[in-house]
Amino acid sequence: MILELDCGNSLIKWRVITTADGPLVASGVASQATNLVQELLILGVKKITRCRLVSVRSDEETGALIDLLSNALGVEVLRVCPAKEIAGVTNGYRDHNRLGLDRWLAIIAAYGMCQGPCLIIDLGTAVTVDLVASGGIHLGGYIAPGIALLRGQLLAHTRRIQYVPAETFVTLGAIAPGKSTGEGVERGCLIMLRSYVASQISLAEDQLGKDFTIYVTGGDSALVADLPGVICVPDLVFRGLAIACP
Ligand SMILES: Nc1ncnc2c1ncn2[C@@H]1O[C@H](COP(=O)(O)OP(=O)(O)OP(=O)(O)O)[C@@H](O)[C@H]1O
Ligand SMILES: CC(C)(CO)[C@@H](O)C(=O)NCCC(=O)O
Ligand SMILES: [K+]
Repeated sequence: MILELDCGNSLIKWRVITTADGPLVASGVASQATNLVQELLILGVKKITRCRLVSVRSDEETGALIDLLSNALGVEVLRVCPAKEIAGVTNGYRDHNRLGLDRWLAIIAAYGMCQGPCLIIDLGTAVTVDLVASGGIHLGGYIAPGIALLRGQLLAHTRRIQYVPAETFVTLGAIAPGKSTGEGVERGCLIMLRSYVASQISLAEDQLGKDFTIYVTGGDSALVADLPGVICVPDLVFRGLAIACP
């Protein structure tokens, strides 16, 4: 069995599969490496024979996680490294080492799926947008704050914006003017996020022409999944991981 890990800025997403196209055996999210290892130990680690990982965390943190995992599981941990080209896609950054590896994996997976121009939007801590033109040419992209950062900044930098997020947690479709602080902030941030994604989709036409595929992924992808033309692929980064570390 193969253990796959996507170490984002907020969470470590993991899953266990039998083969790249095989069924999902187990999956989860962990906020810390130690919790993750505990969960895996409960699961029965002897069955894990391979492990591959992508991380956007510091080299130090990633190295420590790799040591922890390889010691606990007794397997080598493959780690995605930056590349100028993989699977017919050319990295568009002036310095390809600088492009976030989660973005890179989502890009190669998306191009692998549609084999044509595509727009890739990953809604996590940050919202990243990447454009791939025909021939697999990555044109670059955009980085903006995700919805949790948007609301967090408001809470952090104002004195009287205070509410319990759980009470008013953003509900799709509920975008009537807020009648409480919580509703106002949650709905305001949701509209901001959705308008941003819609603008990126319409801007992309200038670069990619009228005919391109739109993929969304990441923890908050459900918030934009109903926008016209959008295809939601929750495991886009994992799909790319299997391509980069077969
Ligand atoms: N089970 C979950 N636990 C925590 N957050 C979740 C969960 N499911 C969805 N989310 C949402 O996902 C968002 C985080 O997304 P994601 O996990 O893609 O980010 P991340 O781990 O920070 O990765 P990245 O660094 O790539 O942004 C949070 O804003 C939260 O609203
Ligand atoms: C933008 C994030 C935080 C999204 O997870 C990640 O891809 C990252 O740390 N990227 C490095 C900066 C860049 O992609 O230009
Ligand atoms: K991500």
